[in-house]
Amino acid sequence: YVWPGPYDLLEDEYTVSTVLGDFIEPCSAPVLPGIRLAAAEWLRTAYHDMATHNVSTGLGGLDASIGFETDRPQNIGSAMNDSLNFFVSLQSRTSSMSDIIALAAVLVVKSCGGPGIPYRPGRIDATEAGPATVPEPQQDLATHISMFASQGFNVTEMIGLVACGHTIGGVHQVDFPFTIENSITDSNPDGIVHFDDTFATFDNHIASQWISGQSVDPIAVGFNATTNSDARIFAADGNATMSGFASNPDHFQSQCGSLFERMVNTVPNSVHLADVLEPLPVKPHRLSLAVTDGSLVLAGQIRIFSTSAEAAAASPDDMPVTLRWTDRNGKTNATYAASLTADFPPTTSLWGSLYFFNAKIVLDAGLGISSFVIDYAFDPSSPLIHGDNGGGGFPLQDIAFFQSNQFCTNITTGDTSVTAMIRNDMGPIGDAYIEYTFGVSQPGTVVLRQVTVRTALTRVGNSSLPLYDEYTALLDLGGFPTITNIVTDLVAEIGQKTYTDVFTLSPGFC
Ligand code: HEM
Repeated sequence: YVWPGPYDLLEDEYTVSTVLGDFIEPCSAPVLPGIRLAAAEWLRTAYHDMATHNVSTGLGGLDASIGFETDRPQNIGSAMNDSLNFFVSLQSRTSSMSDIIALAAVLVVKSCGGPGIPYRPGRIDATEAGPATVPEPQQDLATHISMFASQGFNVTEMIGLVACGHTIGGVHQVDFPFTIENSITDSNPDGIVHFDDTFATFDNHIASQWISGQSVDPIAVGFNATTNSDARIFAADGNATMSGFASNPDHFQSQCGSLFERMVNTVPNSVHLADVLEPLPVKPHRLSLAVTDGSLVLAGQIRIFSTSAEAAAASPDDMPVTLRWTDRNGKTNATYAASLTADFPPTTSLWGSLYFFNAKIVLDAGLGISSFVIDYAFDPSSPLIHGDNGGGGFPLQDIAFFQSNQFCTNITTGDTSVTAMIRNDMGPIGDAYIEYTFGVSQPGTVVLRQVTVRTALTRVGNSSLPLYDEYTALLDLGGFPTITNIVTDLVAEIGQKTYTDVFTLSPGFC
């Protein structure tokens, strides 16, 4: 896709993982010191959410209904709400909780050393609980076979899903006292017993230890035979699937990749997922126009991503990166260019090499800007790569735009306001308003519900730049703290034309 796109926020989190990355990179990162692996909790949450799917009715699936189901014994423990509470800050009009649950699973598997799973956004959050169809360890094999069949997985696939899921994390005594005993200590307050000897690595040890008779999986070889569901499941086809996994690590990885891809894409039939999201090679990052001290300024960052060996070896300080813009009349000029400087420290991506470059360009307000391209190379002696956003350049519109550094909550009054700049020489201004979407809490789940409100923009007066007038609007967030992303559309009708600008941001303080 090209920028801007409806899934920009998810693409950012997929590529840069600013919010989720810290908790799952490395895979062994605990939620709290000594307690629970975030990676394992998030992967388990994805399966439990998906497990409400029914292939006959087409209802349920990965739809964040799990938020309404956390009081059920089958979802025992804090993992589900712990996970959702992490994910809430990423929710927005364009990033549903269910898309975030799926994204988290994809990032976890990759971060733990597993396969790259193609990620498709577009999930829609449920408004109520689904059926109680998550398997529990004390149930018998016939029950599990029929539960997985309802979810769309045959016996071989059931064995695969369980083995692939149980290659990280383990079972906690605090939640499963009938399965685990004598494991709670000062350094292990939840009494976790791991599924295999590499509990924070996505590898085939869950299978090789099982086949070689050295399994430590507490729901395969635990003292309570009733809750040894992994043993019943692993042996359900005479150990054929587990033997295949044990003898061939690559086969394990590829099977887990395709099974988990199906797992995260198991959604209600009414939901149609978008195309696979992949990191954009060049993307603006919090780049926006502003009227600052009497000038029109383009400021923010440009992100450059690549999977090439040359990119991996690059030193960002030596990379030539030039932003070339086109003015409002569609004209280019050799002087419409600025070199960008590398941002420090470098950022990482699970998928390849990633570098950020800072832009702060004072534009001629009379000539303005309508788009730009980025010419760059990973090595100063290599030919330049032309980053033109699929051919058309990166579009910008300088007639009516948000002043993003003035989107903030007043510390004293608690009021959140937005400031916009609108050209005053383009004809009479008709309607000028913002439409903003934000999350509000709802009963029965920690998942937020998105609400959209429209508010007129009010002219404050002339800005520090005579060509632009300053407008403002007060947001009504219903007293909700501004922890979440707010997607705001600005619409201004000027001289028979409609100009729009959109940004997604959680407001700062002012
Ligand atoms: C018959 C099916 C299944 C049963 C009975 C089952 C049972 C369990 C149990 C009892 C735990 C311990 C939870 C805790 O103490 O916090 C657990 C953990 C886990 N399960 Fe499953 N599970 C099943 C299938 C799956 C599948 C298909 C996945 C795939 C993603 C999965 C992923 C996980 C993960 C990652 C953990 C570790 C959680 C942690 O360490 O916090 N499980 N499972």
